[in-house]
Amino acid sequence: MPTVLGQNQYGKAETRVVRVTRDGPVHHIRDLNVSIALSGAMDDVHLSGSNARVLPTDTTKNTVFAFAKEHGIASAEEFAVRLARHFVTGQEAIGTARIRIEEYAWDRIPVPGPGGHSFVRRGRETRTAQVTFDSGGAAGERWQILSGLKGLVVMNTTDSEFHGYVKDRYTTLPETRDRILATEVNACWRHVRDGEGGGGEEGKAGWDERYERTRGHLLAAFAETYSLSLQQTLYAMGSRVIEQTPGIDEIRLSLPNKHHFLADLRPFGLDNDNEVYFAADRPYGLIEATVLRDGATAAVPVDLTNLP
Ligand SMILES: O=c1[nH]c(=O)c2[nH]c(=O)[nH]c2[nH]1
Repeated sequence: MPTVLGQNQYGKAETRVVRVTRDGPVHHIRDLNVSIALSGAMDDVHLSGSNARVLPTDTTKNTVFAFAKEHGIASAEEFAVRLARHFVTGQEAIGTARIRIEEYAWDRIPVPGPGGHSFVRRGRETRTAQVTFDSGGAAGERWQILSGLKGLVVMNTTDSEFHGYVKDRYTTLPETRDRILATEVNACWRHVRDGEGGGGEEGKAGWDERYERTRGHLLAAFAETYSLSLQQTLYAMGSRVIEQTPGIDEIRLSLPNKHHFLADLRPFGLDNDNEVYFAADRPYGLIEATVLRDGATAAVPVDLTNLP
């Protein structure tokens, strides 16, 4: 025989599972990316095509969701140990299981009152700035100062509904009264008065402080808005920045809807009371709009992806 089979392994890579644990109004989340690699007596499937010893990779994915429901996710290590033991002890053909997990860290967004269902992903955002100075000739100098951020990932584990939308013959989306709302905030705001800022305290604040305040308004509005759509949340975020900041006349927001689908655990005899979600990365809804102070003229570019 001219060839022999060398090392081989198989399994489902990058199962994105989000587990929500509800402690009254205070929610806890674990957000994992789980990759499973199984190996053992798998010569037949490679050499003859017999699947008699192959536990489908789809099953390994289902196991991740079912275990998240049944056992919770106390830690990535504990979850991985449980999965590894399950595959190796449960399947005669499997001698080795390698479970790799990436865990994404989330911090709470502080809100007034006892609530606790709003989170921001740690360490992902980038602050941006773009300054344009035009000598203007006879018309005089013109400045445009834009500030912004991209990659600020946020999540509400409740207080989000989506229903009452148009349904045509291709609509299959079920209406929901309680869903996860997650997005990556990409925003660009324009400072008034040649970049000097508005009057009052806001005008005296340095750029760093203004940035922190604006970021804070975006987070607070996301966390505190009971959402009937991401569009409504977007407008609440933009309005809050404009209303709270005399020095900003315009803000554009580009918000990908980071869909979290409830894992269907019914085939395994498990219910899923908004606890276990599949975090899909694409396709995603993309909700974009500019919010302006009444009377202001729009000047922030529509396509934020071309900003720095
Ligand atoms: O907040 C949302 N807005 C939409 O326009 C939309 N469309 C969709 O399928 N899901 C959602 N969610």
